[in-house]
Amino acid sequence: MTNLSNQTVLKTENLNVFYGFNLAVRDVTLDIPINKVVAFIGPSGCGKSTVLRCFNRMNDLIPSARIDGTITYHGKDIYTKKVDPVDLRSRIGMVFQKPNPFPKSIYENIAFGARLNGFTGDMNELVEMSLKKASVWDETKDKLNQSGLALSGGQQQRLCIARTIAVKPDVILMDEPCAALDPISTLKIEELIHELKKDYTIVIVTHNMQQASRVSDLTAFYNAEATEKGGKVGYLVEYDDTEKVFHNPAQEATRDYVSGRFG
Ligand SMILES: Nc1ncnc2c1ncn2[C@@H]1O[C@H](COP(=O)(O)OP(=O)(O)OP(=O)(O)O)[C@@H](O)[C@H]1O
Repeated sequence: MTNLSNQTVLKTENLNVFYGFNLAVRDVTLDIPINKVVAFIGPSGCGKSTVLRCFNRMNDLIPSARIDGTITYHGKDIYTKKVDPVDLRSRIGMVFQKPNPFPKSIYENIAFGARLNGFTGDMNELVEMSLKKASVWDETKDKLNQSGLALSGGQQQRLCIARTIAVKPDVILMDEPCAALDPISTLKIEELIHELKKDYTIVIVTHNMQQASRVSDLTAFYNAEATEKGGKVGYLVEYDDTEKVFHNPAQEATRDYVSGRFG
């Protein structure tokens, strides 16, 4: 895999994630290289979101969730006691399926988190820069005092991306960011992802195969298999350059999935 010679931002080694006594996803080992877009694809329930949420310890908010194995961020273990998850989440931001702006003005959607993070610079400048980087400045610059909730779904999602950018992360995790959007808004987010990878490393979970092939440099295909207890456990089948995963995959299961034969 050519890209993996680049600097690694996030790395999982033998990652297992449990919810209570159930192993949800097993033995995931992968590297996320800097300034690349990595897509997680696979059928429902194979653990894509679960692995994604481990990268910024969002799973800590689920009381039954537990991991073993290791995850490092720039070479440092993120699951030690020394790491403050709130601080980690400002470095590794997250955008969710459903746009979730704060019920505040567009301006405050950006300023609020920045202030909480101790930002003391020029707030107007930060708001403008963040909205510009998220390609939503032109649509919002004349109504910064209006509610973020009054924007369209696609604009709200770009506002959420702006809010994430404002606290200066270097990784953006996206969990099906276009699932609730129409095709035109989806395209805008995809164009934005292309822009953003100049400055950020992006990991995106998507059910949309075309989207994965359009936006990502690398693709990780996960699948799930039945356990003896009657449950399901997810695992990583194949991780490689997107071009290879879609056109010349190493595994039969990957070929079947990307060609739409199952899932
Ligand atoms: N909060 C939770 N509590 C208990 N089990 C959970 C929780 N979240 C996910 N799981 C289980 O973990 C497994 C993986 O789920 P996850 O949502 O990560 O899969 P996914 O591949 O992202 O699925 P989808 O594509 O449907 O979003 C599933 O069996 C799911 O039921």
